[in-house]
Amino acid sequence: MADFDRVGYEDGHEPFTSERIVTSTADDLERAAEAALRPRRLEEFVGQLVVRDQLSLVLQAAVARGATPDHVLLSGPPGLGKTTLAMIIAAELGTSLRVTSGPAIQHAGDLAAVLSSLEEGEVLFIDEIHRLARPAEELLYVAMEDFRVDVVVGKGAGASAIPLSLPPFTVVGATTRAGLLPAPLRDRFGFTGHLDFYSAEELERVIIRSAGLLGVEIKHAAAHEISGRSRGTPRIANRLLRRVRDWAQVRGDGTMDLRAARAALEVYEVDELGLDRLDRAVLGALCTRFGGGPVGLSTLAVTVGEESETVETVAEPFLVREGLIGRTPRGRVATPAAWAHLGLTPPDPLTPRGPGAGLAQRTGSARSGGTLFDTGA
Ligand SMILES: Nc1ncnc2c1ncn2[C@@H]1O[C@H](COP(=O)(O)OP(=O)(O)OP(=O)(O)O)[C@@H](O)[C@H]1O
Repeated sequence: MADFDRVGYEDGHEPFTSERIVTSTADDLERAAEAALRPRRLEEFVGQLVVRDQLSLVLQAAVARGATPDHVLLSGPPGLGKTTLAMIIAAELGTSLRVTSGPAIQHAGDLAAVLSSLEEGEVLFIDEIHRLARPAEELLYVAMEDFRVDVVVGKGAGASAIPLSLPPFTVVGATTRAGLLPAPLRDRFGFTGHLDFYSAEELERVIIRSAGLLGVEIKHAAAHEISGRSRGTPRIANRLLRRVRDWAQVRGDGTMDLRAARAALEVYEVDELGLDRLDRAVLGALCTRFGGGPVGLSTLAVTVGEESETVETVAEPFLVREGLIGRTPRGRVATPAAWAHLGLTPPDPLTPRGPGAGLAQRTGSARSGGTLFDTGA
């Protein structure tokens, strides 16, 4: 199920918002659908070979010693498998997993309650650990290091802290923003694994595995096609797979072949690079309205009828990662790859530039699906 990023729009134009089928975050409904596709053991977990190998050593050694392993910090963008790995860690240790998240813990007392209910050897998964409130963070340092929480009894001057010892347990923290973690908290993790985007070949394996779990057959060419448009992210790969399955069932003959994959992704306006309508609008505006830039973020956002924040957080990171746009002190610029992707020729550098100056020649578009520049502005 895709997210809807409903954002404002102006001048009565069609809202741009559309469904962001290529978003790397998931809502609760999608998380439920994902549950069936999660690898359960380390050997089923595709890719991330370095982290997998290191983690396997940490876990095997702990099991052999009959001790709890070091606390584990997993960092990386959404949808790459942090939650999945936390579940796998508990499974490999033969123990149960308790799940909470930074935003869910408002007060240190909330965390103290969770910690004091842990049983020996359990794994406590704290998602978005960088969003823990400071008092909770401080309580966590002590708990991770000394397996102790200080329960505060009473209020004001008469308050006193009663130390409560905890059975050994393992914290698995997940963060998309490792840089935001204060050093004392980071230092409490004996093992840190950084998850990177997946290669198309790895995503192909994820897709073939997921299709098997969904009980549908997929042709190799279709898996290949979907993997190339999945932005290096298993969550997106699984989501696109489900949409292709829908298309094959409703408009095709049930076979997930290349034709079904291409047709379904055309319907959802996901092009060969995995760009959707918003991404292409941003690129299109940058090239056709502003001659490739530099242009300020807010101007760019107004041109495509979106909030600056949406453009900056939703579209831009992937466009930058793909080398399609650059951020400069003077604003955003289109790279040669952006012009090529839109099938446009960059303007002659000697021609004066300004809004509308990049009315470049179309050279035969490389994209598929959706409109090139659809603001109606
Ligand atoms: N290495 C992998 N092999 C197979 N499937 C994977 C892998 N990594 C992730 N997935 C699938 O991708 C989906 C998203 O993974 P997961 O929820 O673990 O990501 P996450 O990094 O925790 O994301 P978030 O930060 O948004 O919670 C799951 O359905 C999972 O099955």
